[in-house]
Formats: sequence, C-alpha cells, structure tokens
Amino acid sequence: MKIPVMEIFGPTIQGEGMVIGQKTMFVRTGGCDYSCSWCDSKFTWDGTGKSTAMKPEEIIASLKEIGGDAFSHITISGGNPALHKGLGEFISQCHEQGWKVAIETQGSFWQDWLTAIDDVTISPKPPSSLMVTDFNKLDTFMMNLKDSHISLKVVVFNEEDFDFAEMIHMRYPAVPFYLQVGNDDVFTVDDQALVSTLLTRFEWLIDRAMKSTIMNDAKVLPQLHALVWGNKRGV
Ligand SMILES: C[S@@+](CC[C@H](N)C(=O)[O-])C[C@H]1O[C@@H](n2cnc3c(N)ncnc32)[C@H](O)[C@@H]1O
Ligand SMILES: Nc1nc2[nH]cc(C(=O)O)c2c(=O)[nH]1
Ligand code: SF4
Ligand SMILES: [Mg+2]
Repeated sequence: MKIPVMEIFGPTIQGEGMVIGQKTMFVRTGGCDYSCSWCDSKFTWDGTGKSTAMKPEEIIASLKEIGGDAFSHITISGGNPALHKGLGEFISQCHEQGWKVAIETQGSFWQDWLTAIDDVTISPKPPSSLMVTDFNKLDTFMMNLKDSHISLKVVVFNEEDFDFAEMIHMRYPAVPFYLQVGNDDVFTVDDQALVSTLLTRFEWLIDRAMKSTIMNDAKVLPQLHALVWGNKRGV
C-alpha cells in the first residue's frame, strides 16, 4: 500500500516532547483531518506542498540514501500520519532494520498499527488552534494505547490553552505530560527575533506551570529545533 510522503529528512534531533534530543530521521506524510490556525506544517494539507506516493520499501530505501548508516530511530509526523493505513507495513519494515519508530499525532484517528510504535506522542489541540477535540475518540485512543510508551503534549499560546492543558492532564493523570511553547510566527526568516520571542514565551510558560498545582509532575519544553534553526524546513 502506498503512502503520501511530503518529505524525508535527517538525521537531526527530535526537537520536541518525550524523546527530545534523540537522533532521528523524519518521514512527514501528507494530509490532515485538522486545520489548526497556527499549524507550522500547513504545506502538508493546504495544497501548497506536493506529496509523492511511496511504497514502504521505497521509503526505507530513501531513508538509507539520505541518512546512510548514521541513524537508528525514525519519527513519523505530518499532517496526521494516523490517516494512512499503509504505514503499518512501513513500521514493520523499520523494525526489521533494527530501527525504533516514533509518531506525532493528535489522537483524532485510530490505526491498529499504533500499538507497534515505540514512542507515541499524542497532541490534543487547545482552543487557540480553533479545533474541537472529540473526547469520545480521544478516550478510546488513549485506552487502546494503555500498554504503550506514550506521552501527551499540549501546545500553549495563552491562558485559555493552559486551562485546556490542565484539563487534559487531569483526564489522563497516569500519562507523562509535556507543555510545549507555541510559535505564533511560523513564516518569519528573522531567526534572532523569533528566538527572542520564543524564549520570552518559554519563560511565561515555565512561570505559569510553576504556579499550577495540577502541573506538579509536568515537563515544560520549547521546540528545540525552532531555537536552533528557526522556521527552516527539513531540520
Ligand atoms: C505539525 S504536527 C504533526 C503531527 C500531528 N498532526 C499533531 O498535530 O500532533 C507536529 C507537532 O507540532 C506541533 N505544532 C504545530 N504547529 C505548532 C506551532 N505553531 N507551535 C508549536 N507547536 C506546533 C503540533 O501540536 C504537534 O505536536
Ligand atoms: N527537529 C525536529 N523536531 C521535530 N519534532 C516534531 C516535528 C514535527 O514537525 O512534527 C519536528 C521537526 O520538524 N523537526
Ligand atoms: S493537527 Fe497537526 S498537522 Fe494537522 S493542522 Fe494541527 S498541527 Fe497541523
Ligand atoms: Mg514541526
């Protein structure tokens, strides 16, 4: 089964969440069932980017061509990679290569292959995204992954988003929880100004989390790749 691939890149570091700093290759699929106002990867779903339909073995070959032997971890992102049934075969083939596989998804769409993933990041969307979470779907999604290595990651832009993050953490208290700084200027090429803004937002998010008794065991992180490379793609 073919998979729509927008880009394959790396090795680079995972800049976000539960395995931040991990050396990894990225496979970014096309298409999303959401349309977040501040999505930093809009080209995967707004028609401005072009995908290539690839078989699992073609993606494996491309990863080897681009990354050589200098990696052992793959991160699948998008778009929403969970829209693509064909990724199941790709994940098996990665494991046959001895690679670990991580995924970034928002928890809106289930695939049975999700239980085969080594690191699952689920990122429900706060009010500022203008998306509305279907909690029936998310509850089932979380239940299905109860024996997996998972985490929740909520992007926060404002106080209302923080309240949403607290609600999500309370709903799934046993799941490792990450707060992530929102980038509200995903097109600027002025890296210095962007980094300065992001660090100010990071400081605000740290302060806010420190005041919250609900966030006593949360982790607060920036997008490390944005601090290093700004809005550059393919890093
Ligand atoms: C581009 S999304 C792709 C995966 C999946 N659709 C999702 O949203 O989880 C990857 C991660 O980037 C986060 N993200 C997207 N736009 C962002 C922004 N402007 N600032 C901070 N994080 C952002 C998402 O919340 C998600 O955790
Ligand atoms: N370095 C790096 N880390 C990331 N973590 C999540 C990413 C994503 O776009 O899903 C991403 C990305 O695009 N680059
Ligand atoms: S769910 Fe993820 S890829 Fe889809 S629009 Fe939102 S941030 Fe972008
Ligand atoms: Mg990104």
